[in-house]
Amino acid sequence: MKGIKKYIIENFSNFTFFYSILRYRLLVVFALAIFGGLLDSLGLTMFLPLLQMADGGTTTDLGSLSFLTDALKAIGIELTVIKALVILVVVFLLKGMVMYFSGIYKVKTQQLLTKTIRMNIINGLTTYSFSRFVQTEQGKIQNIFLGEVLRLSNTYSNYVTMIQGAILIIVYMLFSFIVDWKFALLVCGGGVLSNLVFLKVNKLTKERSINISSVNNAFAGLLMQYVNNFKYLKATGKIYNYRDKLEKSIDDVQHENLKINLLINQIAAFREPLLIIVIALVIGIQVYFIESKISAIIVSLLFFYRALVSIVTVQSSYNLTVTNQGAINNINDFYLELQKNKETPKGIYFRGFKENIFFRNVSFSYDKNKILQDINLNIIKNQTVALVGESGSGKTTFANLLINLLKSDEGEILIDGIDLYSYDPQSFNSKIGYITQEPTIFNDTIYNNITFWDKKNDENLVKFYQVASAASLNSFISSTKDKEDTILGNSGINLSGGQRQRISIARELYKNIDILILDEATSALDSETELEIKNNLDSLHGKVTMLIIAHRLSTIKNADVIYVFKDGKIENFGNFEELKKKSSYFNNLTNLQGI
Ligand SMILES: Nc1ncnc2c1ncn2[C@@H]1O[C@H](COP(=O)(O)OP(=O)(O)OP(=O)(O)O)[C@@H](O)[C@H]1O
Repeated sequence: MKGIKKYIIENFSNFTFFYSILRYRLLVVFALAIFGGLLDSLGLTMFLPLLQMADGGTTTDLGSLSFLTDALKAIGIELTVIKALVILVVVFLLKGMVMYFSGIYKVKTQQLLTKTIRMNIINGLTTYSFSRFVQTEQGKIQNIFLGEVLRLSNTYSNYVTMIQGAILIIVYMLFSFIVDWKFALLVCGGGVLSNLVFLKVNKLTKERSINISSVNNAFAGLLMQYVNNFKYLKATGKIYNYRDKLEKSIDDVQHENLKINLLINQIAAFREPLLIIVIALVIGIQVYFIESKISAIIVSLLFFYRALVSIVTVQSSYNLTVTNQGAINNINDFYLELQKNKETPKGIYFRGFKENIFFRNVSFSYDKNKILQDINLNIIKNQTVALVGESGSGKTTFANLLINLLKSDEGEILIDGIDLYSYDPQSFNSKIGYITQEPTIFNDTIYNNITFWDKKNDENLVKFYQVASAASLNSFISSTKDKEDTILGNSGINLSGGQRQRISIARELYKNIDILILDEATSALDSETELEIKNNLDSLHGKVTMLIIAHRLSTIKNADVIYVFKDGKIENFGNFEELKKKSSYFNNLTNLQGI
């Protein structure tokens, strides 16, 4: 009983999940199955008078189904062999058409489902809070997009097949009850019994399915890191160790798949013998105990055979649905997580600031760990502000607060006197330029990298060359064969650090930003690149508001204000020369860097 209840709840939850996306379309899929089943049963019923007439009898009595002959008589059709044959053919032709349409409709709904889920996740990720994103397993996102959505699509297909099968069983049962109710009872008994045997195996399959999701997540995560860190792995010879890790992960995936397939095969192997036992019993009982008319037995058997095929279909598609159940859970959980941490567009549309961005007594904690404390910092329009300080002193966290990726716990961030959080986040962020330690380069042309796939027309091309010039990219572009159409190889692997930074600067300038944030590379750069970067920044000085998280002091010599961070607080501030006198930390740093 408990098993049956659970079976119903599970199927109902699948139904609500699919229904939430497909709505009435799901009902159309099932309605088509009912229609197909009715036509099929009607066609099969025509065998009864045919068999009776072929048996030498002239009667066209359909027993309990005589309402059919009555209906035919009412429209002036007296049943004869020929007419019964014609009706048989017409009905099965109609059924064929319904099945054809039903199959196409199913595929269409399947595609709609896949697209909607992918788009829901993409939309969910677009509005997902950054602080939650950094805690999410990256492999999970990848696996959900590629693996789990396909598994879910298969689940839908199997689920529909299962429900269609169940509908057909009901229709066949209904007709067989009308033809011979005792026989119908036997079929019911046989179906229920054989199903009970499979409930236990289905439960095991479902558990395995959840394991498959988690090993797939892990594999996708490892694979992503393998690709992202390819250069490092190759350079350090660690690629072989990593290959072993990948191999182990592949083995885990295969091991789980093998286990689930063993279960599926057990079911496939035992289902038929079990059902044949049921058939043999039913035929025996029909012939020896019930002594039904031979024509009724044959038609009953036809229904029974049909019902049996449907039972097999229901069982196997239920099993396959369960096999991929983990995917629905995985997608559902992730989707709920995205919804729970959604940032909704609200507030004043941000058009840019005129005077300043002011951090007043701002504090921020990760969990209970205070990372920034009582920060007072003013960024004046078109000035360059630099942050320096030891690693872990909170500079990047400060930038993340400014970019609105993290929210402050205390204090205020005022933009021309208005609280940052009263602005619509999307409009605010589209005015931010952000260049990370590893400038983002897409595998595409210089033009697309800078314009972010903006249409290539005269107006945009002029703008492109303007920003390219502002980012000192002109000579680089003209040195290439295809100019702005030059493809920047795999993540810009063939560009120098300075060139990559300039491409990123140009991209940010193209989008008409209000403030440019640069998180400088911490790794040692050669002096030529360092000079290049310094020139890049100096050329923007006074034209763009900049916040530079600096590791190389040479690049911020001209900054208007430099803030020294220490343990999440501002220890000192001033321009370069002032700080050399005021801050021993800063002075030591300049000496260490030979400035
Ligand atoms: N997602 C996070 N969860 C918890 N703690 C974090 C998280 N991100 C950063 N921290 C902690 O916050 C502190 C400040 O980090 P932050 O990256 O802001 O320092 P930083 O000055 O930019 O360092 P660096 O110069 O090395 O980039 C560090 O102690 C770091 O461990």
